[in-house]
Amino acid sequence: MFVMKCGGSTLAALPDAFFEDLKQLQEAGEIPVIVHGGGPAISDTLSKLGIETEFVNGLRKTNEDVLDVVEMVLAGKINKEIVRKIQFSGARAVGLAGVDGNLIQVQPVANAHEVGLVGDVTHVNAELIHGVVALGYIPVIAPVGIGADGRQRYNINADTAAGAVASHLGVERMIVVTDVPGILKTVDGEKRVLPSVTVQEIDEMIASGEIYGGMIPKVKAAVQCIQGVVKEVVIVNGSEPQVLSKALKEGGIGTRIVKA
Ligand SMILES: Nc1ncnc2c1ncn2[C@@H]1O[C@H](COP(=O)(O)OP(=O)(O)O)[C@@H](O)[C@H]1O
Ligand SMILES: CC(=O)N[C@@H](CCC(=O)OP(=O)(O)O)C(=O)O
Repeated sequence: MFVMKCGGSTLAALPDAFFEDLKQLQEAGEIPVIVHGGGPAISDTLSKLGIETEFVNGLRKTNEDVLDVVEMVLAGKINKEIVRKIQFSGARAVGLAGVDGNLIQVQPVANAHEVGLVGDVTHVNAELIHGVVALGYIPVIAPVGIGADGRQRYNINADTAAGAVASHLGVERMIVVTDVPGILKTVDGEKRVLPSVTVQEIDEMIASGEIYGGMIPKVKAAVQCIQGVVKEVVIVNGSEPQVLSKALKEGGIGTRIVKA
């Protein structure tokens, strides 16, 4: 089993061939579990509705009005788009939000006073995922979590949610699909993809500003994962041909974040 996180930055650009590759991997015995984002689509809809949006350290400031849109866009539009694309490739898929079956349970983040209704994952209902997988379906998970009281929903950063799902499932690998070919570093005035990075190098690149913005939650989620059972996290560009097969089998693509 492996967890794949699909970022909102790349979803619209993912070619049919990406989903064909996914289907072929599943036929060959791999078991994918998908967690997706959709930040740009949420921002678009918020702006159409005239609801102000703001990020604090990479997390969207979220109140109930924002949550209505987050849930509508992530658990509705984006989740179903991915399910349809997988089904069109010939594989089976079932869409779930973290609320369904108490799939992703959360507690308020430490800086809730700044960001509002944003959650940190406390538990993942792995049994539900295993059940869906046992029926032959690929689970497609939207990062909206449920609080301990069973009533309140929370927004979760999709990278954080994917990392937590990977850790709770105990998978060895997580693939983070985004719109850049990996972690880029300027060497001799040229931007190059780092084939692999350690936790220490990541800390240095965040401190120097070479890793910024949306890459920060990705590397933080990766670093947290690999403290546990997850052996490696690979960051890849979704529009490169056969990217999933290459990330899982051949290597030589994207950036691998591994234990030092
Ligand atoms: N060192 C880096 N290497 C590559 N991308 C980086 C780096 N630092 C910041 N980024 C930014 O991170 C972005 C990916 O994050 P984000 O836009 O949140 O994507 P997603 O929607 O896939 O989660 C890249 O498009 C790039 O602008
Ligand atoms: C708390 C928080 O910031 N949640 C994110 C959830 C979506 C997400 O993370 O999407 P990407 O992977 O496309 O960035 C948001 O509201 O945008």
